[in-house]
Amino acid sequence: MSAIHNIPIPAKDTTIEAKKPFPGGRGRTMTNAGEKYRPYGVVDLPDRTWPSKEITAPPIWCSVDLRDGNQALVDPMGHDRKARFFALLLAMNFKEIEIGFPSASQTDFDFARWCIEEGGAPDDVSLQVLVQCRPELIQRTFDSLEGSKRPIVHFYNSTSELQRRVVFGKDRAGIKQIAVDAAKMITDMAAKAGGGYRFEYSPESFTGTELEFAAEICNAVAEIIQPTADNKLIFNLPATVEMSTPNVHADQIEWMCRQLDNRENLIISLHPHNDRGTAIAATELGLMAGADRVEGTLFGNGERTGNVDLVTLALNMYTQGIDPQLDVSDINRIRDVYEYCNQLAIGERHPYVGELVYTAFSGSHQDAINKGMKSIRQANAPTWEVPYLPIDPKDVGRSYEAIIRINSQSGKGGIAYVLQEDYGLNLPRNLQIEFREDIQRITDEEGKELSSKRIFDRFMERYVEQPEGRLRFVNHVTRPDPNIAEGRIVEATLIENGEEIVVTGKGTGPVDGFVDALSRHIGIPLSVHDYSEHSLGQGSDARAICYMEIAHPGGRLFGVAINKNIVTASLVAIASAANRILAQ
Ligand SMILES: CC(=O)SCCNC(=O)CCNC(=O)[C@H](O)C(C)(C)COP(=O)(O)OP(=O)(O)OC[C@H]1O[C@@H](n2cnc3c(N)ncnc32)[C@H](O)[C@@H]1OP(=O)(O)O
Ligand SMILES: CC(C)C(=O)C(=O)O
Ligand SMILES: [Mg+2]
Repeated sequence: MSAIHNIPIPAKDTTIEAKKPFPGGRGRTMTNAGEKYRPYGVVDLPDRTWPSKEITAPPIWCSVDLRDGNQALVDPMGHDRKARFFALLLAMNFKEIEIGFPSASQTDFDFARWCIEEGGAPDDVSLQVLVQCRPELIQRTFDSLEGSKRPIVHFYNSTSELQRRVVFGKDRAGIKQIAVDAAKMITDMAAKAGGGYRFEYSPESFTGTELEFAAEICNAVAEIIQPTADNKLIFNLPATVEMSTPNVHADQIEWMCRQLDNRENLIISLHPHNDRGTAIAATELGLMAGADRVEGTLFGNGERTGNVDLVTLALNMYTQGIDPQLDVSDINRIRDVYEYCNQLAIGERHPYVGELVYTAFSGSHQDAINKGMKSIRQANAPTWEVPYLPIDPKDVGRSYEAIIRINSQSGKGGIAYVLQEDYGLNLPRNLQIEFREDIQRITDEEGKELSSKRIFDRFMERYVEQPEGRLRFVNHVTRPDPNIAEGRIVEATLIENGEEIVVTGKGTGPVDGFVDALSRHIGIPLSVHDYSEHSLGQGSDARAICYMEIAHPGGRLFGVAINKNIVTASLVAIASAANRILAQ
């Protein structure tokens, strides 16, 4: 472990306690790790096949938000919140939904009844309920399911070495007996109720269970239930606590898939928790290793660090070209329902949904995104390829508005993007470089993000409106120069220090002649280095914006003007540049 010491606390934390450095001196390490914790170990599976497999189709999805998610909330959902969440899950196209633990509370029992009687689930949706392997709880669970179409009765008991020893005080045979007895009771009750039930068994705490014992207990349960190809038994192999690296999880799943009897009559389900922060990886590798089904929650709510996040999994598949068969196209609405029902907030960096995940602040990212967006518009091809954006924000109902936000880490490309996207300004490259310095000075001074409105206002003030500018262009006339063939004489009316003046110059046209007139008037030789313009808006309201790069003895700088008339826009832009030169 590396040393953690004297790390300053962020400025926003103002409490005296928080300002103190962390205890411990330089070089302090967590030396007791080897005594206190044991390595998880590996699975002996040298002929593992999953590393060279790919995910090519979505799994069967089962949402456990209303059970596993709900049981982890500070304030569990009441009926209204549960009903709203249920409606969302149906709208997202979940076909299997664990709606609760009906024997645990009257709220859960009543909610199961409501789902069956009024919930509006289509016939192809299986409602799933969880129950411990305890007779009185199983009885109540069946009571709650009366009238349900093809419900899944999910029963579980912990099989881990630790829980056998510490929680149940039973040996392997005793723990196996709990599962077998429950399997018998459940199949009997289902038969008495006229059939039509599906079954799921979880050797809970699978990740703390010896693999051969997990296989033994599952095979014993299957022996009782006698699954068929038409009525498969779901074996859910939960990472109740995530304890190993994802490759070990994948080995465990591949090993189980090989060892379970009559694999063709089984659905192997994953139920990863996220204690090590690798639930997504563990699930993806578990699918490569042969699993058919995934239980998880939206955005990963659940016990401790949560269950695996089904939205992220689905979008990971989508961005690999696989239709996940879950509708996550309005991610903000899904987030809103999630936040309302769970009374939890989603972090700004959460994959696909966080407030900031489609936003770049840093210059080189902004530059690449800006170029990528232009290139994809020009190519007009269906394939998405924009640097730093693994998914098109529009696919999940997000907009391009906040892709680029400006602070002191930003560069010219980002500023240009904001002005282009929000205000339709297409700044030439040299102007981007020049204006970036100005914005950089402001963001450095203020240490904060600048909104696109402030950037635009600053641009207008500096280049277009120039409230402090010495010269203001009013109008101009031109006439032929009697002394030069094709030459023109330009007379321009300006306001200077509140007074109207007329300046005169010669050239081949109005721009040339006006530059000559201004050079004479201010006593500084000016010339046009570069010029570009484009229209702003459309139809009769369309105006031209002109960017004029003017060279002078001290260098080059820009003036900008917006006018309905292109020639006038050019002349005003020259006056704008002259004002900036005079102010230097
Ligand atoms: C990993 C998971 O998420 S598992 C799901 C966990 N979810 C929940 O527990 C939420 C809902 N649960 C509840 O509301 C309650 O626990 C109830 C109503 C189900 C049961 O309540 P109670 O019996 O009062 O309490 P409790 O859960 O503490 O019971 C523990 C007893 O059940 C036993 N037990 C626990 N799990 C199981 C199981 N799956 N199968 C059989 N027995 C079990 C324990 O060994 C313990 O036995 P003991 O009383 O002989 O020591
Ligand atoms: C009930 C079981 C499947 C569970 O939630 C877990 O093991 O995490
Ligand atoms: Mg769980």
